[in-house]
Amino acid sequence: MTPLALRDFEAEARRRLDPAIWDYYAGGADDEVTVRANTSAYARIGLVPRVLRGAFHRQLAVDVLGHRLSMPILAAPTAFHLLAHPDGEKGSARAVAAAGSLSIISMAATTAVEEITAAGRSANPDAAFWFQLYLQPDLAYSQAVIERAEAAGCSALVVTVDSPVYGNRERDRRNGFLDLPGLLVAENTREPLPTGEWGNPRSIGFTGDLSWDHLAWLRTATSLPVVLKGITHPEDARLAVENGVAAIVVSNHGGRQLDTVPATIDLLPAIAEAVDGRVPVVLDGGIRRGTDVLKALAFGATAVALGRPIIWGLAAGGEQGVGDVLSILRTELDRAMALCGCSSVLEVSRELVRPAPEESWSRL
Ligand SMILES: Cc1cc2nc3c(=O)[nH]c(=O)nc-3n(C[C@H](O)[C@H](O)[C@H](O)COP(=O)(O)O)c2cc1C
Ligand SMILES: CCCCC(=O)C(=O)O
Repeated sequence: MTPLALRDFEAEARRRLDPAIWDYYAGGADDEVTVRANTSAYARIGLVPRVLRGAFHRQLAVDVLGHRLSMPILAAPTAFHLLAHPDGEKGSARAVAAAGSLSIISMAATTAVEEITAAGRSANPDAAFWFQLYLQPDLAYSQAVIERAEAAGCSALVVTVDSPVYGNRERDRRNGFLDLPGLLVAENTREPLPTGEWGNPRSIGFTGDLSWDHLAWLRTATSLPVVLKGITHPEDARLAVENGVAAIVVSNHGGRQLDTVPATIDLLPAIAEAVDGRVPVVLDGGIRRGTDVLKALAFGATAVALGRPIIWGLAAGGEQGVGDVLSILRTELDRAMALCGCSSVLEVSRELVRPAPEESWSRL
């Protein structure tokens, strides 16, 4: 059966993957309340279209930190693509680059960052990449990883701030997922050797005392723009802007870190208000339809990022599958814009969405 929607790729991925690997990709923290909330929240936000606006040609392109993207949809960082398909990170990077979009490369990628950026650029010489960092307690080592990402051509550093410790993933604990031998080679956490080569991989650590002071340290460690991923509180969004970050990613880590964090789409309006257009706001979590993208833009996101759907495409059909996922979502967004009377993503505004999440909360 030809997949028509992102959920068709999900079903195919589930059929193809080893159940423990499937559980790792699909699962979240504790009772997975946030995993479910991220997607179900979109169903209770209604779209109220404008008509007779002659939106015959639609412009989907957006600018994010100096990169012109063909659409407001990017690839969120996700770990271990080689567990999904032999095309791995190179396949997903090629597909995202060919679609004119941007990949955020996970620090826990199973392919070396240099190979990922080269693969993406072979599909599109203008392709852009950002590198996601879990700041390591050993700052000298963090610095080496950052310099490696810079040398590989990554143009921003995306620091994940929602993970001072690892979330409680009970599916993985039951499956013994993290104990599977030889499974988790994170190629970008190898030891720097005096020869300039990379030695044995270190296991990824988390910085339990992660604080704004580390952000100050990062400024000394890199000249790249710093993006904070995992902002959910409007006050943190305000602090992020005051501390000079280049962009923020509103994210609850796909429900994999702290359970019962509200859906990101419900958190977005207050954050967009706090940021007030000063830096780009990317939202991830639960984007499965073009109408979801449109709602995020309407509530103030500059762009959205996809986590699991990229993995579903990869597992179901390798590079081609990721390309199909992106193309389906693009077509859906374009159709939703036409039906809402929007000629450009810049015309997608709050007048199109009812009720606002706060209103729906007050009725619960
Ligand atoms: C399998 C998997 C691995 C992930 N790995 C990372 C990672 O290495 N670094 C990171 O910052 N976020 C990681 N995330 C979180 C995603 O970047 C993103 O926030 C989340 O998946 C978005 O939700 P969605 O899956 O509903 O699209 C991961 C998510 C999944 C599902
Ligand atoms: C140490 C790898 C962490 C990957 C990750 O962020 C996730 O599974 O959510």
